[in-house]
Amino acid sequence: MNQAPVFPEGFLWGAATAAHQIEGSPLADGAGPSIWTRFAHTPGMMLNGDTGDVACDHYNRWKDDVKLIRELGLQAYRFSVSWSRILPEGTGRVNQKGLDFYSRLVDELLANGIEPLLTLYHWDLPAALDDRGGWLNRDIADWFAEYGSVLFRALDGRVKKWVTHNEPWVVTDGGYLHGALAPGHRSRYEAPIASHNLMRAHGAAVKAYRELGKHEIGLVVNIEPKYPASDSAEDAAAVRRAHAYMNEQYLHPALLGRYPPELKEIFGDAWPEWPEDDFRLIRQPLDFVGINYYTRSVTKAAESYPLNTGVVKQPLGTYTETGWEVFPQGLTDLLLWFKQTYGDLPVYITENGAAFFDPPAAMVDEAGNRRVRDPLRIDYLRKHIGAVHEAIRQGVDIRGYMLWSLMDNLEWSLGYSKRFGMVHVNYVTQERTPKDSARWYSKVIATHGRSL
Ligand SMILES: OC[C@@H]1[C@@H](O)[C@H](O)[C@@H](O)c2nc(CNc3ccccc3)cn21
Repeated sequence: MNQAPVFPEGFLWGAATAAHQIEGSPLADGAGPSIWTRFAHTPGMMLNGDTGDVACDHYNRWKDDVKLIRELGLQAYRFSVSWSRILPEGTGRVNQKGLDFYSRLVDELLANGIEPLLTLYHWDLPAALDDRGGWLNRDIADWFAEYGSVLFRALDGRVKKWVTHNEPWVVTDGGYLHGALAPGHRSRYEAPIASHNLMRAHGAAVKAYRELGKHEIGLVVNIEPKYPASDSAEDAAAVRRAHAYMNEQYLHPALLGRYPPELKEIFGDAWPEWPEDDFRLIRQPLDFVGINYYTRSVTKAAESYPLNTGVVKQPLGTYTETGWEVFPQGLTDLLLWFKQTYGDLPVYITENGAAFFDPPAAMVDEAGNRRVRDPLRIDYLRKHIGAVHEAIRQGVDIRGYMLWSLMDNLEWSLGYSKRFGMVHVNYVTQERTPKDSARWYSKVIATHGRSL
């Protein structure tokens, strides 16, 4: 970069986490179990048998964690609420102690000058609702709107940026199609139904917010640019399918009121005819979209379930610990595609980060301070924040960047084996140690990006 990048006035710099990945104490103070509490306690589902029973013990350490956020100079903090802490049975009775936890967290963030961005759903469905069909039951649109309304009434005004869902694609692809994530179903018939009900619930919650709230609400999606492995017609068709399945399946109904036609091609007889009214519910005006970006896919035609696509590893590529190629140009390309396809809706980068092997925090520097050197993460972040700046330079209305993640945490069914945090967590002592990347990011924020 030949000159210091300039980010827009008011560009929001922060970091993100999710309830089940950091809180621990999943059943404390009257909370009900979630599908992840059950999934983690089902033998064979979690690497090393790891669970979210303790995680980063944020449920008890939240005040110190807010202090850490302030010391790092973050301007915003994206977190999620555990639905079953608020409504232990998923609907009906409100658990005031659960609500009080998040109310205190929000007040502490505000007292420290940190803007809260609240995600209603980051994958931890109340088990009681899963027992009633969960995302396969059309009633969940009302259940989700009820849950959102409890939080809107309690927190709106202190919380001014709301998100309905985090990544409906992962919820469906992982939880209902391939079964790698809770609730562990593997059905090409269930996946479209779960996906559609997630979006109906999104629409119902946004409608409820327009009646109860006075600020902003959006949707967070994980999208990934698909590049053809060759110039063959088969690979071009594979790119079309993969792009529709991951990148358009949720943004199209939310913003355009229709699905891409490729989904019927992909799911065939498993793709229902949806009632037109559903799309009027789903397509609610949004104040922003959150984009989670990690990597790209070089895509080819291949036999696979159910997309008939494959990803081609790049021999000269750099890969993270989760096997994702480091490809910052993909973020710029994707943001330009978003603007071209959906117009000038404001965008936040609501997740971006990488898992690399970080040396243990027991290492100390010359002054005897604990130190975690993570140069690969700094390089990844520098290049991706640079890619965001390039998209801004080309006219995309990007309002902020939330680094994934504030701290090392439970990486879902991969347990604690992958570390995404800019802060190291010692899971035995619960000691937090800012990594070099945290110090680097603090400077980026203090200079509003100019030190990139
Ligand atoms: O995997 C890192 C994070 C995860 O910890 C967050 O909870 C989640 O929001 C998240 N989404 C992605 C995007 N991609 C993805 C692809 C396949 C499976 C899971 C996530 C990465 N991440």
